[in-house]
Amino acid sequence: MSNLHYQSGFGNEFATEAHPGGLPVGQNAPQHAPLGLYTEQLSGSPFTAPRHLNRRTWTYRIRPSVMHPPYARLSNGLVRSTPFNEVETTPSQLRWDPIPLPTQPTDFLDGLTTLAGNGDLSMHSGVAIHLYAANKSMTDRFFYSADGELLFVPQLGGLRLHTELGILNIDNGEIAVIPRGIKFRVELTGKEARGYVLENFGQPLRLPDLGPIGANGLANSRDFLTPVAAYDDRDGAKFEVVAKFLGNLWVSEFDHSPLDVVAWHGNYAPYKYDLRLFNCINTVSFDHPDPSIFTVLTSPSELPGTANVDFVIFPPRWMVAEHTFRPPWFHRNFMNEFMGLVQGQYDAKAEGFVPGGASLHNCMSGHGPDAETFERASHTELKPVKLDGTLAFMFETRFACRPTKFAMDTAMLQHEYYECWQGLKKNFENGK
Ligand SMILES: O=C(O)Cc1cc(O)ccc1O
Ligand SMILES: [Fe+2]
Repeated sequence: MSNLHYQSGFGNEFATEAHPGGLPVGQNAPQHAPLGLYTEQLSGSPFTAPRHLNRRTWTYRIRPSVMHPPYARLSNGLVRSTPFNEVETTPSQLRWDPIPLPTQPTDFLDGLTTLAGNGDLSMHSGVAIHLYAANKSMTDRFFYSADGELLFVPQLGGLRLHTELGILNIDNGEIAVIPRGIKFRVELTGKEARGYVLENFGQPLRLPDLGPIGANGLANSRDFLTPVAAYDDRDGAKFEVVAKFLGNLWVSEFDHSPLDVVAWHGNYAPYKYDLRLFNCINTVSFDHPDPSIFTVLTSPSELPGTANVDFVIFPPRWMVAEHTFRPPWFHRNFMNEFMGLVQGQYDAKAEGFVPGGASLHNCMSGHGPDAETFERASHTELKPVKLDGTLAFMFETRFACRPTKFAMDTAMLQHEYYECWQGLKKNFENGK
């Protein structure tokens, strides 16, 4: 469901006006901005960032963003932030059932619950991983995070994200990213909504380099969609703006809607992407490649190849490898793996990892196919097989992911998770 208009391309220099003549011509800050609007620059990078990393957008808006009373502290609810030291982090493999849908009226922000995170947001490193479960739209309530950009992965129900720079619609199988600082409200397109949100404190997510793959493949730039300008000229009522700043929630009551940008141009803007358009590249000979082949977006760190976070998907695809154990192998990793499931079944787990659920395998903790999957995949006939109707994803992070107290105390935590590997048989034949 979407009658919205978008501009295409990843990180392009976009220009859009909801009213003809809303953008000045030939300069950014004329003495009088067009249509009686205010000029405001929104910088997503230092002014001095090199050109290919420089992000900024010029907005032409009904009122400048500064017009509001001071912020006051708001309860953080179940939102948590760095340093994520409420409880000690176990090296054990963890898995959770889906978060229950609310029974009381709950909007996106009320239902935002942090499961894990890492790094130091004040140092622009690490992530927070949140879940949301909502049954109510935000109407006169808005949110922004000054701490990081937000990657939405809906699992149930669609979202209409009304942002300062326009409106995006996302359904299951799609994702959206709202850059640091951009205000928005979340409308549900159905009765209920549930999903995952990655808050990235590090460098903005970008497309990975393709190396020998060439100029095309994986997520193609043209498939990323950015909204056209759309504004909300409402005032005279109370508009609650919630800010996440240095890990805490703050609230200010505006007397007008903050989504009042009539025209904008620039390359700092929200975007969406349909994961069905991901061009999977995988083996057509043998063995199971590393899952980095499925990277949609990456937030690099200062160390080459060591992402602050990679967003990786496991989409529908053909499995054709010969003389190969096809599911993920047993492994222990340097990087830390938080996984979620949008739909279907994940090829390493026969049961227990369900849509809306989550798992966490931290640095050097062994994991891999459960006993049932190992048994089946070791004996299955290796004809071409289409893995279909499935979509799992991974937030792979540089630093160990530290679960929140909520994550460790909740009834969603599967205390029996470890059992799925205990049935693996000793098959060793020592030649005797
Ligand atoms: O643990 C997982 O399920 C994620 C994963 C998938 C894969 O195909 C290879 C390695 C890996 O960590
Ligand atoms: Fe793994």
